[in-house]
Parts: sequence; C-alpha cells; structure tokens
Amino acid sequence: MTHVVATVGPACSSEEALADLLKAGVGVFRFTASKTPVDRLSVLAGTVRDLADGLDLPVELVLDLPGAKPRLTNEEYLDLAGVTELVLRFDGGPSAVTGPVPELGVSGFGPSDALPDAGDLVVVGDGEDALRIVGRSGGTCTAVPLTRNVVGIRRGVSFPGAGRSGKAQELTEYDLAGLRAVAGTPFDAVVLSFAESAGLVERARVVLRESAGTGPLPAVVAKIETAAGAAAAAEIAEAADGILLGRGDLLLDTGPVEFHAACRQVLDAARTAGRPVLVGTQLLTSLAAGWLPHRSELATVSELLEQGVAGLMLAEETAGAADPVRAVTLLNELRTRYAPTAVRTALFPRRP
Ligand SMILES: Nc1ncnc2c1ncn2[C@@H]1O[C@H](COP(=O)(O)OP(=O)(O)O)[C@@H](O)[C@H]1O
Ligand SMILES: C=C(OP(=O)(O)O)C(=O)O
Repeated sequence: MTHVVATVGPACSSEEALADLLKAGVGVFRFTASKTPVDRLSVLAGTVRDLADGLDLPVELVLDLPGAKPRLTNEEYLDLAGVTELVLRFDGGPSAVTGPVPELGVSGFGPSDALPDAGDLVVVGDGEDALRIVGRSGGTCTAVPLTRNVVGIRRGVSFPGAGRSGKAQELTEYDLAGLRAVAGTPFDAVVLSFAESAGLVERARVVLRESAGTGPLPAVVAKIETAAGAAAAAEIAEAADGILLGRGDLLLDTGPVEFHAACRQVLDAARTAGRPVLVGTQLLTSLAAGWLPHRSELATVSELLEQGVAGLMLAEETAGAADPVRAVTLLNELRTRYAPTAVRTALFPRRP
C-alpha cells in the first residue's frame, strides 16, 4: 500500500489541523529539523502520536535531518513583491527582512568557499524564487530578485552550475546532535539528507546504536537528492532501511534534462534492493496556484501509484499551502483509484 506522507509546517501545526490530516488519510508525518529544533519536533511528534491513538489510526513519524546545505537565516517570511534590491551576507549572520533593502544571511559557507559573483544566479528553495547577483564586496553581495514570490523560512539556496554532487557528505554537528537525541522519542525513522554513499548510513547507525543503548533503533532512510547520490543509489539502498527520492533538490543538481534519468536510477535501485521508496516534492503543488491541479502532476502521481511506490510525500502542499486537507484528500482519492491495495503494512517496523 502506498502511504500518504505529509510534511509538518506552519499550515498544519495546530492539533486540529494535524487531526484533520490524519482523518484525510495521512499515514506518515515528516518533521523537518532544518526549520525547528529537534527537541520541539519531538514534542510535536508526541502530540501527533496521541492524536492518532485517540482516533484509532496508525501513524509513523519521521525526523528529517537537513545535512550540509547553504541556507538563508531568515526567521520571518520575505515578500519579494516590491523588492528591487537586497543584500546577501555569506557570514551566516541573522537576516533583517523588513526595510527598503532586505538583508538575508546565508549559512553554510566556510572561509575557503568560493562566493558567487556579479552575474551569478542564486536559486531559493526548490526553485520558487531566484536572485541575480549584481555586485560583491568581501563576503557581502547585492542581488536583484528575478521572481516575486514569498520566500519561506530558512530555505535552502543553490548556485546553478556550481553543482553540489561529489562533495562528500559528512554528518554535520547538527545532524549528529539530532541522531543522539532521537532515542526515546516517538520517531520511527530518521532521514539523512544528501546521502551519496552507504558509509553515511552506516556512520549514522553507529551513532544511533551508541545513544539508544539496548532500546529499539529507528529506521534510517537515505534521502537521495543529487546526481552523485543517484549514481550510488544501489549501494545506498542496500545499506538503508528506505529511500526518499528528493526531487526538489535533485532537479537543482541534475538540471532539467538529466532529472528523469536520475529519478529512474533511484527508483530502480530501491526496487532491486527491496527497500521502500518515498517520492517527494511538487506532487500536487499546482493545487495552490489554481483550482484544478496541473495535468502533468496528476499523471505523474497516478503513475507512481500504479508502480506501487511505498509513499508519496507532500512538502509545501501540507507545510505551507493554504489548504493542506485538499491536497491530502486528492492524493488519497488517487490512491484508491490507482493503488487500491487496502492492506496497510508499516513502512518502518522498529529494529531491535
Ligand atoms: N516552519 C516552516 N516554515 C517554512 N517551511 C516549512 C516549515 N516547516 C516545514 N517547512 C517545509 O519544509 C520543507 C522542507 O524544508 P527544507 O528541508 O528546509 O527544504 P529547502 O531546502 O527546500 O528549504 C519545505 O517544503 C517547507 O514547505
Ligand atoms: C524532499 C526534499 O528535500 P527537502 O524538502 O528536505 O528540501 C527534496 O529536495 O525534494
């Protein structure tokens, strides 16, 4: 059975909204540690578990650790409408989004990392927005927005052409702390972002085992979202308990032409290794842009359901969009039509 996975975010963090999503068919919730500290997410995950128990519905809870990625530091939304120029500071310091020239800190750049230069493009999040660098002085750049959307909280940023594949992905201090904190929490699985090798999965398991003592271990899910990760999908799938195909970041790395081939590589590798695969990002985002969904999204979701993928993961559709229940309800209806197996099996049975 294909599970409906929802990302928790501002649009669905009240108890009422979470209960509505459970009733609409969500079987797995993803909590993103890039936005909220793990201790707060653990409390929220406990609330979801209690709600599901109260409704007598099964639920699995997944903690997504962000890995190493440059990110904006803003704690508030930034509406780009009317912004003609903004400042990017690559020292990772705080952002100031009010005022005529908003300032955005960017974290994740070390002193030896090359900074973008005049003429370079900066893509925000999964490509919702883009900025063009027009000047640079030391660690500070000025940029002009090329889009007019609202920039979300602490979105990732990427630099087309610079490519992030092949940069060995070590566990960051933040991810290590998250792994150490997961024992005894309600989380059934942890997700490692930007997985490019089986070694990353194995190192995470060692940390989990050290901190869990004799307690049960959460499953380890490798999020594959770079070309290098797709190329190593076979060995990663062997090592991990599950795969999350992160199509949002993957497109930023592969570019549009190689995107489909990389997705196929990951889906094939997971199937060969017999691991559950979740597919995420921009499955039904078009629902927020108009009344009816785009035909291409409907076709892709229906085909993935027919293929029997283990889960379809909504991100912005439940975390940030105006009507999370509508997206979940549609996905549930498509599941009934195209993947009608009623037998529910847990995605991540607890490891001893
Ligand atoms: N507090 C929040 N504010 C904004 N978005 C959130 C929040 N919590 C969760 N999200 C959702 O988390 C998803 C993943 O976030 P993240 O891993 O940081 O991706 P990105 O690198 O694209 O910013 C986004 O799709 C976003 O909708
Ligand atoms: C699922 C993804 O990652 P995140 O939402 O954590 O950026 C993705 O890139 O598609």
